[in-house]
Amino acid sequence: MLTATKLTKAYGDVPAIRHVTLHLEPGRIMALVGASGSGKSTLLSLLAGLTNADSGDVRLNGERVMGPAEVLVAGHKDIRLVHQEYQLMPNVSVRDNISYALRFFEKSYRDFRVDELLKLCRLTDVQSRLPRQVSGGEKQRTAIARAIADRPAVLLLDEPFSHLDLPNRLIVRDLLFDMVRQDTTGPDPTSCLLVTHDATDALSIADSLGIMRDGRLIQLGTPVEVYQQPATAYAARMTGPVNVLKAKHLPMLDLPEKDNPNELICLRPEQIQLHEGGVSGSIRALFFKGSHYELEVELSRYVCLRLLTTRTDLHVGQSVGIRVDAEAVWALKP
Ligand SMILES: Nc1ncnc2c1ncn2[C@@H]1O[C@H](COP(=O)(O)OP(=O)(O)OP(=O)(O)O)[C@@H](O)[C@H]1O
Repeated sequence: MLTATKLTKAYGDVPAIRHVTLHLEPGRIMALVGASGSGKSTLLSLLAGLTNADSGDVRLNGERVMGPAEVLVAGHKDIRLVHQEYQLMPNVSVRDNISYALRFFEKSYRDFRVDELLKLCRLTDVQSRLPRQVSGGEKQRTAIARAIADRPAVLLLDEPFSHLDLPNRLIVRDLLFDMVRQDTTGPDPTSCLLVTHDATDALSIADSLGIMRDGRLIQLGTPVEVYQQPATAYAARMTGPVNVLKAKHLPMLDLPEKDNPNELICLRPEQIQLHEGGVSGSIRALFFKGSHYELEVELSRYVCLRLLTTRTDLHVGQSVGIRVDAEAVWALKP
């Protein structure tokens, strides 16, 4: 198990990580989501033993992961970090990039394992090409294959989905899922921690989801918990489209008032239904999303709600009725 306890790191007087504590179980995927500058990359670097913490510590199975100031070669042999830039060797093939990670193993095992990884990462057809001759998604998968080649205890991924188009994002997402799930039967299944600024791809594969803000881990739970019960408006926005409104506007939606009229309320778009006879509003905007439309419905000068529908007969300016279940209302912390 990888454990971080009260990790803190500042660059000069810029605090990057503040008292972060987390536990990553073997064979589990954790995703950390946060805005740019929230400390995600710094945290990964601390967890990998590539940056010195100011205080707190990182442990792998109880043993302290030392920072670069304490060891000759920075990093830990059982923890791998895949950067956004992939850092592949430019003059050797995809296959040899992966094989290099297994150079201390016997040739027969090395060849067997490389073939297995090429298959898992869907790289068999491009194995003889140089990194510059493959796509971004293939480079990314080569970097992941290389990182997991000798079954490290922990795989850390910095923004694994950015720079990739949708098909490649799905391939990488499924690959991570398969990789972690496939190895759970072994003695030491790899665990995976990924950081991203967009939770969309992570929500479906992560066992736990953390929200980073200004160097703090402000919420940690299952993806469902964090999505449905976000701690703050920031956490709500980081995990998907959301309506955030003040409690004083609830009666406008035919919902009971709250004691504190300034309390912030979170309503996910899918929790609002179009309903004839519901509260009336006017469609301000209509966005086609493929499987559905996203609507902005204006109820007053101050309240405009986003909601989803599969109806195809709507247009901007049209009057519609909406309905919200009282159970859907979730109060946010200030
Ligand atoms: N080498 C550095 N020197 C000084 N400040 C730094 C350094 N690296 C990061 N920072 C600062 O530390 C904070 C956290 O940065 P970090 O790169 O960890 O965030 P991030 O969430 O990974 O951002 P992004 O998503 O943009 O990569 C930011 O305020 C950043 O400006």
